[in-house]
Amino acid sequence: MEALDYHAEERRKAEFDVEEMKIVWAGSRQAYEISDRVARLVASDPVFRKDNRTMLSRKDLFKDTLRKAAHAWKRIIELRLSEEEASKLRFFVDQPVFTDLHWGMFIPAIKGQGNEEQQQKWLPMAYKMQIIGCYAQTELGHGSNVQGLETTATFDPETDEFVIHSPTLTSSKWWPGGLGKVSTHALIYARLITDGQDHGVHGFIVQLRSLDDHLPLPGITVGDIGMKFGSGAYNSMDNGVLRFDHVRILRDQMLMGVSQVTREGKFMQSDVPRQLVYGTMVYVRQKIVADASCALSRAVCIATRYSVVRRQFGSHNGGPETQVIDYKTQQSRLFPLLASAYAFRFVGEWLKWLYTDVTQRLQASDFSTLPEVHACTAGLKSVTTSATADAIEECRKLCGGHGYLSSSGLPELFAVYVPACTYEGDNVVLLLQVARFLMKTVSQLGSGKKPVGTIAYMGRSEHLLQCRCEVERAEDWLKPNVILEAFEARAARMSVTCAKNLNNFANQEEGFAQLATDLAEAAVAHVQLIIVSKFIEKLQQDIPGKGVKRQLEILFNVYALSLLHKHLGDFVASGCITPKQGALANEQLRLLYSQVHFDNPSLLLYMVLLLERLLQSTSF
Ligand SMILES: CCCCCCCCCCCCCCC/C=C/C(=O)SCCNC(=O)CCNC(=O)[C@H](O)C(C)(C)COP(=O)(O)OP(=O)(O)OC[C@H]1O[C@@H](n2cnc3c(N)ncnc32)[C@H](O)[C@@H]1OP(=O)(O)O
Ligand SMILES: Cc1cc2nc3c(=O)[nH]c(=O)nc-3n(C[C@H](O)[C@H](O)[C@H](O)COP(=O)(O)OP(=O)(O)OC[C@H]3O[C@@H](n4cnc5c(N)ncnc54)[C@H](O)[C@@H]3O)c2cc1C
Repeated sequence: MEALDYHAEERRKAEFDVEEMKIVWAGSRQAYEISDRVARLVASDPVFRKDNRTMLSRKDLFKDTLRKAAHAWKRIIELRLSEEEASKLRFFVDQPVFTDLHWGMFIPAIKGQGNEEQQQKWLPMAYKMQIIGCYAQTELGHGSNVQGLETTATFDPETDEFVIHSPTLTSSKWWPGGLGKVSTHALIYARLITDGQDHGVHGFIVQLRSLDDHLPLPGITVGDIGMKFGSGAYNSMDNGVLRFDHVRILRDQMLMGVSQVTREGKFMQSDVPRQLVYGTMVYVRQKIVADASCALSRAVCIATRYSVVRRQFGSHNGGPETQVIDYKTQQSRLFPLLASAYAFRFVGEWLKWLYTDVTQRLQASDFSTLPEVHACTAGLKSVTTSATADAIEECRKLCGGHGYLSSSGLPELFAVYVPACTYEGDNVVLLLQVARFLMKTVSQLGSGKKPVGTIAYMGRSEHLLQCRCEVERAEDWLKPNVILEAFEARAARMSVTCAKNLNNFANQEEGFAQLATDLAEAAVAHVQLIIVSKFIEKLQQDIPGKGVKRQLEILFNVYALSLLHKHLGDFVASGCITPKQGALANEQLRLLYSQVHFDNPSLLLYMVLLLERLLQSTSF
């Protein structure tokens, strides 16, 4: 049976309301309708075709990208698309391009770190794309260590200007997307120096190129850093290099929302945490989590289609060979990835709420949730992007030789996606930030300060450090509260063990350095608990549609139990569960795989049908 007939057949047999499931995936009926409408728009427009992308030279690819970006902008204007629809259109065009950074970092940084006057001055030009900006923070010598950046911004009280300078080779700005060819302006992160005093890293808007002839302005050396991983992939983006030779800018081009420099050259640190200078990174990290579910679902869609259609071995009396989806190994590799796509979708929805909440609190000078938001965005960005990058490669392997063909879509998807493990914060560095937050929380237990939010379970650590999972039969692992307690106990015990071991060192810094690997693993346990708990919270909501909630419950159990199986060592070593209980979890997982495949083949194929729209628009 051909794939499409099979799909049609499965749709007819669907155990659940496919239309309602589409809305669950999209987040709301409105979001689904926008997504579907814009996907059709992109898929039907020949200018947005992508099937030739891997065969183009870097120069032709870049020209193709600029053409698409200009056409997208034209369509946004013509169709009067809303900001959400425009963002969706850029997403479906799905080609790394300078507008990602203009809209995704340059504008948010001005909104988040500029004062009212600066927003009024710069945003109208940016919204109309009269100026095109990039986010120039990383340097040749420093990326993770922001406080190590070397570019200087020295205040000159004689002229009421900052002098922007690259004092060393390693201070060259290196990597910013959109910098190499397109951007007219950059948001530069540099060391603020007034009257000989270094006040750390702050943001400055600097014009790089003339608005008349697009040539670099005096004192500016700028260019592209060359080919990157893969052929097409990220080579559609002009990541660049930038050096300053004593470039002068007006004082009001320092973003003054977080701190200020007066006309007299006095540095004023307003009463907001200096880390708000990092706010744009936090914003993008939360967007990247939602983006992980999209990239992962595309890969799963391709691998599922292949697994359903491909047959190999098992023919009896000349009959058809076995569909590879029937192999238990194929199921145990593919189904947890399908479940992860939904898990990342739901935690991404929650993270968007958390970020919106902190943004509103900041406007009321309430900084109380900032540490948790940093830990959640850093941790979830790290865990979801690492898992997604690995999953795309796994999907390639699930498709045999065909997975290695460009026309499968997987190599390009992998090459475009994997830098997500590095940009917006190296994933290990971000896990260590989470670990710092966990150790601080553990150190405050008993101080009377009650842990809240995603770390509230630490307040029950006395119980969690000695509880035993109530699992005697495989089906006991189908109870959300049993799974939740196992994940809470694992996370609490790993953090508390790290905190105790830190005390064996002369100081916290030495301990942190020696125990960094354990601390990173404790951070992963904490973040995976957040993902599991948000999936449970999603299932506690009112989910309309025949059978939809039931399917999601199956996917939740597949996600949680496959994680437990993968990290069984943590759970057993920390005493949360016994080896026997671990074996029962694995037994339950096998039963669940059969359910996903045989009892609910439509769930599997539903993902294919739902995401086919995506595939069509990306037309690999
Ligand atoms: C862009 C598209 C948008 C649209 C999205 C669409 C989907 C996504 C598509 C993807 C497209 C993306 C294109 C790629 C663009 C890439 C851009 C970049 O890569 S920009 C550069 C990114 N660089 C980084 O992320 C650097 C990482 N390093 C850091 O963040 C910091 O150096 C550090 C946090 C690691 C350390 O900072 P430091 O100042 O040294 O702080 P300490 O570690 O000493 O901690 C002190 C204290 O501060 C707290 N803290 C740290 N950071 C934050 C924060 N961000 N918010 C709040 N609080 C923070 C920390 O917890 C400590 O608190 P304490 O109580 O003292 O423990
Ligand atoms: C495709 C792409 C697009 C990008 N776009 C932009 C952009 O638009 N604007 C911008 O400013 N930047 C951008 N970047 C740069 C990106 O933010 C940096 O590459 C990233 O922050 C990592 O910094 P680094 O490359 O200097 O590596 P380093 O910070 O030098 O780290 C190198 C490695 O050392 C290890 N390491 C470092 N510190 C620690 C530690 N404390 N503990 C343990 N291990 C550690 C990690 O394994 C890390 O991967 C982009 C990067 C890529 C790949």
